[in-house]
Amino acid sequence: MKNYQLYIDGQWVDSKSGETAEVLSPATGEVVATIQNGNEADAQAALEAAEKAQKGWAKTPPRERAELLRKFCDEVRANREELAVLTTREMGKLLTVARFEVDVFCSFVEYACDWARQMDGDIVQSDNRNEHIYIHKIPRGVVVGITAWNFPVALAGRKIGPALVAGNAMVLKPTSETPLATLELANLAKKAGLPDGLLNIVTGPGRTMGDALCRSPITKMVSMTGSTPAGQAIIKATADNMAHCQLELGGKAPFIVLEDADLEQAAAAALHSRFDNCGQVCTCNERMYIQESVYDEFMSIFMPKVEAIKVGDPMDESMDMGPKVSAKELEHMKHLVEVSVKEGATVAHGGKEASVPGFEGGNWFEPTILTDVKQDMTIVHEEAFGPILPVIKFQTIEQAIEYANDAEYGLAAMICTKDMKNILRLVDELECGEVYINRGHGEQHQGFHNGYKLSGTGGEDGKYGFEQYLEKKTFYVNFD
Ligand SMILES: NC(=O)C1=CN([C@@H]2O[C@H](COP(=O)(O)OP(=O)(O)OC[C@H]3O[C@@H](n4cnc5c(N)ncnc54)[C@H](OP(=O)(O)O)[C@@H]3O)[C@@H](O)[C@H]2O)C=CC1
Ligand SMILES: O=C(O)[C@@H](O)[C@@H]1OC[C@H](O)[C@H]1O
Repeated sequence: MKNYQLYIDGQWVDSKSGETAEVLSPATGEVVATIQNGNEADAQAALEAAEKAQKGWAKTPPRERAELLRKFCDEVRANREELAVLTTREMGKLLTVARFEVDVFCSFVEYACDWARQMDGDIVQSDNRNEHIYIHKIPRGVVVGITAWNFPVALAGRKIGPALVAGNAMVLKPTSETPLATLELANLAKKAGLPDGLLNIVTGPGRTMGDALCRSPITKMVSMTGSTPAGQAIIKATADNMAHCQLELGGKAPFIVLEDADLEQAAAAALHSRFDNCGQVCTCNERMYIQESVYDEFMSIFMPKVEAIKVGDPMDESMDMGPKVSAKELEHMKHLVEVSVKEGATVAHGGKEASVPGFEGGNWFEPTILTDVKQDMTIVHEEAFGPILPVIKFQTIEQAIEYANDAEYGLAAMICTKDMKNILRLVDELECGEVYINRGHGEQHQGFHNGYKLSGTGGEDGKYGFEQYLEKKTFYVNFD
């Protein structure tokens, strides 16, 4: 079993805390590896290494920066299977999905590399004679990246890519739940020739190590993916140093099926949008609204698909769904079903721990459909982030909009209808940053992954996400 250290300034070093933590397999409950719980002193060492490395990196032509990051991706691809297996072992996602996740890491980084020669500034007309105004785009300096456990490798690439292409240095803190594959990236970055100190990967609890990274005056930006409470704590922590915050947080995406929809397509999209990655995707179908006139027909198509989902060993490529990431998350599933039934919901399918022979120590939960659900129930408002789907009937499009917007989150929504007027009206009136029409969830890197309300601030990906890793400097040149 491997005992990971912290990766600071191009070296593996022991935490100054001397404390360690275990990373457990979601499928078996066994210890996969140990990590070190870095503390404030470790955070400072990592930030100072990044600050030092960033000075030379900022002077490196962007094209050269991109070339090094593409070499990093080559090393990652060369280790795709090892990284995927480790991701499955620590997170429990299907091996097929973990392989895809490693590819997504490279896609995020290579998309950022395409921006290397496009960080254009402006020359603006002055109101003064013989004067020009220049707006120059420059790196921010040291960026702290903090990632969640559901797509640890992909989320790392989503932040490393733009941060480093833009000329910043990074201290990356993966979640304590699933840090291992992310830590392995350090060796591959070194092999690719990334300068020491440019990318530092440290582990430790968010409330201590994460908080110290956010509070430091060295930190000029924090890019975090995770829960809303943690995001709110980060905003408070950065208030003293006014670091720029880019936060991708919780969600409660509605999936709305209007009566004119292609019900076969809608059912397929609704299924994968809920149960992908054991329901642990921020844009998942968290609540499904079906127009009453087609409810029975839709459910007759949808339910057999749910009943056919095979839950089991994520290394077995014939399985459809693996375990929840942790025992804590499994208890959250049980709690949500218990509360829902108490509030009057019916368990139409699943609703309890799944039995997987030979994997008794795992965090298994059945794909669960709740019916007889009312809009004011807990399950309609609290993020499940797991394989539980409440289904609600609605009568009119006005009611669907009212229900969909009745949420403290505003990350994503999914709509199934052929009517263009309905599409444009729903897109116009839904209070969320991302809408998928006649397909399931799944953002693309050139888009803009952007949460409204308690789903975050700043947004990631695409032109607008990349821009956030750049600072602007305006200067007036008078030659009168
Ligand atoms: N909008 C999006 O794109 C996504 C949102 N999410 C959301 O993330 C949640 C699940 O992920 P989960 O990892 O449990 O989220 P958490 O918020 O628990 O943790 C996310 C990261 O933040 C760190 N952290 C926690 N508290 C602090 C703090 N006070 N200061 C600094 N860092 C902190 C955690 O460290 P540690 O774990 O070590 O304590 C972890 O690395 C769900 O709500 C889901 O919706 C998930 C993926 C994508
Ligand atoms: O963070 C999430 O849950 C999603 O944004 C997910 O992360 C990486 C994948 O590309 C996205 O589907």
